[in-house]
Order: sequence, then C-alpha cells, then structure tokens
Amino acid sequence: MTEPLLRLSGITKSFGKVTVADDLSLSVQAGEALGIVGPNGAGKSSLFGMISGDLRPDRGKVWFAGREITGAPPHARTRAGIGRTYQVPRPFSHLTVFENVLVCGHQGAGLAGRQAWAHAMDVLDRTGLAALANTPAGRLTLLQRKRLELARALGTAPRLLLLDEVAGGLTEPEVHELVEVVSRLHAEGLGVVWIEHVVHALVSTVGRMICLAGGDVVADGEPMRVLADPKVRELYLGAGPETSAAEEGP
Ligand SMILES: Nc1ncnc2c1ncn2[C@@H]1O[C@H](COP(=O)(O)OP(=O)(O)OP(=O)(O)O)[C@@H](O)[C@H]1O
Repeated sequence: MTEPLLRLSGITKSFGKVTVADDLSLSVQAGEALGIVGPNGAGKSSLFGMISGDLRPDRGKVWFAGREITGAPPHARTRAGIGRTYQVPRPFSHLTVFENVLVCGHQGAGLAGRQAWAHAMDVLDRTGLAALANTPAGRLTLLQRKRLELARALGTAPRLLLLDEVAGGLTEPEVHELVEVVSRLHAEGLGVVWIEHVVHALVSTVGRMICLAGGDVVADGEPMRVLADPKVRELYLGAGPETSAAEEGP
C-alpha cells in the first residue's frame, strides 16, 4: 500500500461539551475522490478545519504527502497542496473574478507574472468562468459564486481539493454542471474530498464515501453500500428499511 496523500490519526476535538471528533482516523490516497455525509453538526466542516489548519485538534496527528502538518499554519498547508472551499463563499467582492483567482495563485501557489496570469485563466476556463473574468465578484449569482469559490481553491494549485457543500442551494441543472466540473478535475488526477448533503451529486462523482456521526466514521466504502448501511440510514437519512438508499440527506 502506498503512503496516503492525507492521513489523520486519532484526531480528537471538542468545543466545550460538544465533541466533533473522537479518536478519528482516516486516509485519502492521491487522486482519490471521497465523499463525506453525516447529520447536521456531525463535525464535517470541523474536520476540514483540522485538515486545512483553521482548527487545531486537541489530540491526534495529521500528515499530508508524507509530512506531519498537525501544527502547520493554514498558509503552509495551502502551499503544501491543500485547497479548500468554505460553505459561505467570501470572495473579495470589489475585485473581478480574474483578480480573485490571481490572488490565490500568487499567495497560495507562489506564482508570479505571466505564469500567475496563465494559471488564473486556465482555472477560469476549467470552472466555466472565463466569460465572467472581468465581472466584480460582488455581482455574481449563487452558482457563479460557488464556481468562484471552487476556482479560488483551484487557484492555489492544490493536490487535494476539499469541497464543503458546494452544491447546496443550487437548482438540479446547476448541480449537474457542478458535478461535471468536479468529475473532470478528478479525472485529471486531482484528489477530492467533498462534504455534501446533495447526496446524488456525490454518488455521481466519488468512488468512496464515509459517513461521520458522533465524532467518528460510522461507515466507509463504496457509496451505494454506505448509503444502504443500516447505521447510516438511522443516523443520517432518518429512514426506515423500506425507503430508498440513495435518498437525499437532511
Ligand atoms: N468554532 C467553534 N466554536 C464552537 N463550536 C463550534 C465551532 N465550530 C463548530 N462548532 C460546533 O461543532 C459542531 C459541529 O459543527 P460542524 O460545522 O463541524 O458540523 P457539520 O457536520 O459540518 O454540520 P453541517 O452539516 O450542518 O454543516 C456544531 O455543534 C457546531 O456548533
């Protein structure tokens, strides 16, 4: 077995009496696409925080590309190749779409000059935002803002892309467009970890799924098997045995 791209070992994290990770261990291989489901408040975004460096675990260790990064600050993790989106996009609204992505290439990937410009344009092409390059970010629609959030993460030239509920609030055709973009990125070799309540978007994109609940992984494997797992149905889907396994989460 090759060294995983990302490895979390014995991660424990509490906010007061709320435990969001309880001796949690997880590995993601290079180029793998992993989906994460789980009830509201299960600690999914907190887990991303501990991978991206926004949060420090109380106990446990995080490795990326063979190096321990448990104590590394967010900007060092970005430079190492971890790119993430946030549930609530906060682009620089007075800057254009192009400038937003350019800043990420500059600060996150250490690119400069023509290289930075070419990279930003390439990212806009791949995320379907090229026609909006000169539009101020503050004027974008929800789908366009979600795409920009993705583009900003890609702007940092990641090896692993963490997507936090990028499909939430989109219409069905918009979700379909987003799935196409993410699937293409994954096919190009990018590792993807995607937290999502729009479960069918995950099923269309990822090869492996985990369900988080009670601060730990309660199911891990092929997506349809995970969704059919009785524990997942009880804890997340809130469904009895007669309802569809691929039903949307809360
Ligand atoms: N910085 C913080 N300070 C205190 N409590 C926090 C903090 N961040 C998260 N929490 C709490 O930790 C729990 C898990 O939150 P988190 O956002 O990680 O869950 P989630 O699984 O991503 O939920 P959702 O599906 O609703 O986005 C929640 O009860 C939340 O209120």
